[in-house]
Amino acid sequence: MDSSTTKSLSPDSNEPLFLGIDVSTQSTKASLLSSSLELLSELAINFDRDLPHYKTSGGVLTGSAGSGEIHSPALMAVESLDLLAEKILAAGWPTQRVKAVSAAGQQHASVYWSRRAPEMLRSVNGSKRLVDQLGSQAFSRAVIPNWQDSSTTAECKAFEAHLGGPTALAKITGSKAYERFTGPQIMRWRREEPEAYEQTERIGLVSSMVTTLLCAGGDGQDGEEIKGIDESDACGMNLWDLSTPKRGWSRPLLELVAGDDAAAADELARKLGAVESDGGRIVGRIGRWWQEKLNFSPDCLVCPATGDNPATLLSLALAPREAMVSLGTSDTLLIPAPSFEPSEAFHVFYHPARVAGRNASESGEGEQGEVVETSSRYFNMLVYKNGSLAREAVRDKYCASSWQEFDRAVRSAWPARGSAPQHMGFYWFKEEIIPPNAKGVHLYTSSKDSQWSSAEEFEAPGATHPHSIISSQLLSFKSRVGAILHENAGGDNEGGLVRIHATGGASSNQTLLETMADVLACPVVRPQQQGNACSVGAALKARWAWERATKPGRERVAFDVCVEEARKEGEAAEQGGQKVKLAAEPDEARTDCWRRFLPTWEELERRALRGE
Ligand SMILES: Nc1ncnc2c1ncn2[C@@H]1O[C@H](COP(=O)(O)OP(=O)(O)O)[C@@H](O)[C@H]1O
Ligand SMILES: O=C(CO)[C@@H](O)[C@H](O)COP(=O)(O)O
Repeated sequence: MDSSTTKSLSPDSNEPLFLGIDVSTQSTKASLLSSSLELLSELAINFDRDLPHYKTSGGVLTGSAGSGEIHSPALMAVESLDLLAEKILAAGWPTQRVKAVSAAGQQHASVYWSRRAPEMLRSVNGSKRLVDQLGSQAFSRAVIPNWQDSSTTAECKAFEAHLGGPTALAKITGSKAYERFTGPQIMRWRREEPEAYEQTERIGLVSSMVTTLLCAGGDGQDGEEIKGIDESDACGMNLWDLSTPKRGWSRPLLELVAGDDAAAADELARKLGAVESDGGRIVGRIGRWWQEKLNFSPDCLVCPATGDNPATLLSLALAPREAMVSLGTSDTLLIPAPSFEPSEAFHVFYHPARVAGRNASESGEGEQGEVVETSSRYFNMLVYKNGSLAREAVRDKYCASSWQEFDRAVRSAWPARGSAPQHMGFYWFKEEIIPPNAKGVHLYTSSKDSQWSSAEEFEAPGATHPHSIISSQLLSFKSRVGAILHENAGGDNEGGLVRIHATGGASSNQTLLETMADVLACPVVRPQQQGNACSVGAALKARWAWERATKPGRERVAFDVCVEEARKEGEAAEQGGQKVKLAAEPDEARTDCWRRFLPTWEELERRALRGE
């Protein structure tokens, strides 16, 4: 740590600080920012390594063979905050200077609070760990279904049939039915465990669970111990109707999930609670647990947590035709979108930092009307399940668990000018999201006359699989991104992306980023200020919420404006605003190879799906 950072972390300074927490698939992370948005320090808890008693692998547990169930223990997320608190204390973070906190959570994953939870949450104090005070009694379901779960195929069919097909469902909820989405997950669980469902006080997402835990121990606000779901994150549930300015839980879908009964649908709406449409609203103050345990000030503000991908999107301002690629456990591609253009091919979410009108009459736009917009009202997203863990599986099997060896193999297989790859594969170790329900590993080799045949194994596996997996993953992005750009560019499908911002754990891999630049035919940049984009995005949201709550005249300042001005105020912006550094530029010859190869790859993918 350099001396300026040490000074910034001094408990004697008056400079406000902002905290972002990210509870993702494999880890819980925290980022501490200065008021000019300089990243001062980060901490992380890895679930497999630091909480081994939950026996997770990659942060999850798998249900019985063939069930498609993937979940994680609810208490593991709680205990990860206990460990994080210990690390914050040990690192000496000056928590009393933290003015606002926000968080992010893996998307779609639902949390089921018991009837006793509100009372338990109200009474927690700093004398014991959160996990010991809440325990399993706080939850009516011991596990949180994970976004990698694929157990709800039947429910997804029911969702689509109920509204007239996948396109009709996407037009209402922003996505066709997905097995990991919360609505189908709740429906399955209600059918399988009706009594536990009945005993459920509230259903939240991981994000709203963290907001709730941040306020644990009484936060002096509105007596609501269990905090509401954030609207951007609600778009990942297949239940939220974002097709009209009025917005709300879709009544026909509530009825379907709750059991085709009006009273049951009302009860489900009550369990889901009110949704936070203003990402910067103050929903409470930090709770007694945090004050007593970590010396947070009772004035420290809390605004709604959002999904990990929406939070990642907040970490950088994207220009038109720029995308963000988040290489966490999942691989995701996010592109801001000015208008609602739903499609079966990707997801549409509300932007996570909009300023909402207080009521319908004020904004004239309906109950949830907005008065101040961010530069883009929505964002579109592609998500792949076989991302980092699939690359890791190939690395472990063929490259002696070494990224260096993996990278060497990739580089040595890059196509030379005028050539085409000779090996290609599809590595759907887990049932994939894109293309839907794709399964298994499918390998193909090309003969001298460019005929592609399926293969049981490559001749030199260690030299070929690493390149095959990452080029195939990136070609899938390339093949699908056109649909999004076309939709958002008002029919202009000429150029592709102009720049990609890479974030997430695997974005530290330079070889991967160089291959990305070649395949996607545009430069790839990384934030100059390295850190976990997701918890940084959450901390930026906290900074914005604080500014709106405490600075007269700034009540409705837009997120982008607030962030840009804060950066300009500080030394961090000496060279002007948000800084990125170039990680990779496309190599003309290789880019040309990939452009010519794309139709072949698309045909191979169709063959793999047919099992040919
Ligand atoms: N050098 C590297 N090359 C490729 N992947 C990497 C490298 N370092 C870390 N990763 C990947 O980053 C992943 C974790 O990313 P992270 O953003 O922390 O995930 P999450 O937020 O979902 O818990 C790991 O699964 C690992 O495979
Ligand atoms: O399912 C999705 C998004 O739709 C995943 O992206 C999860 O949100 C988990 O994210 P990471 O832990 O991989 O960042």
